[in-house]
Amino acid sequence: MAAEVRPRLTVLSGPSGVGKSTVVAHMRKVHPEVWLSVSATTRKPRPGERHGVHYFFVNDDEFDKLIANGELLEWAEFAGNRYGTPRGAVVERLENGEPVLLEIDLQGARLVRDSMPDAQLVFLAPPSWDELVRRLTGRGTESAEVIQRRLESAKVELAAESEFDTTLVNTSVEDVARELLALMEVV
Ligand SMILES: Nc1ncnc2c1ncn2[C@@H]1O[C@H](COP(=O)(O)OP(=O)(O)OP(=O)(O)O)[C@@H](O)[C@H]1O
Ligand SMILES: Nc1nc2c(ncn2[C@@H]2O[C@H](COP(=O)(O)O)[C@@H](O)[C@H]2O)c(=O)[nH]1
Repeated sequence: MAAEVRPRLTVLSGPSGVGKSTVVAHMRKVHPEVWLSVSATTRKPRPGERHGVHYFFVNDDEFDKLIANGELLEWAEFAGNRYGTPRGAVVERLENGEPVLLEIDLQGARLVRDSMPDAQLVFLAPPSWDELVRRLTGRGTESAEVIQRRLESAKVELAAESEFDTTLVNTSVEDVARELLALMEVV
């Protein structure tokens, strides 16, 4: 009898500014069928970010309720804001046999690994520390203070690379997107 083929949950993590969103956006331009979980966050929207598309932007009380009602698969505090993965949509997609992608921080990745050991954890690394600083600063979305906080977290995240199943180095967005699609068995 053939073994049951179950699509996997894939977690993409890596330091702030390494290019996770850029890679995922490119991947979904080429393969719109790839489903990305939309997280809830207490962070304020950046220009151009839309509720329900980039994030579900909620206030602290609403985030507390999501936690209390068990609606988050995982959640973490990152650089002064809270972020969490809505459980229902992820479970529904996996039950429908669709591959699922989460773009979350290291703390969230660790929680998913503990609760869903079948998940594959992919670490996106920068070509160098200087390039990471350039990308995060060059994006122009955060204040100098927030950039500093995110770079402090980046040191911790980079030191945890060995906890992941696979590392992809983001030198070329197109190459990494292709490699991620292959890992997700979409192509
Ligand atoms: N391969 C690359 N080469 C050069 N620049 C890149 C590359 N990938 C992403 N960038 C740029 O780096 C900046 C940060 O990218 P992005 O916002 O996708 O990072 P992120 O990992 O999603 O960050 P965060 O975790 O803070 O949301 C953007 O300005 C993006 O255009
Ligand atoms: N643990 C979780 N981390 C998440 C989630 N959604 C996003 N993130 C991560 O937060 C940081 C900052 O994101 P930003 O949009 O403010 O730059 C980044 O590492 C994201 O991957 C989540 O649901 N859970």
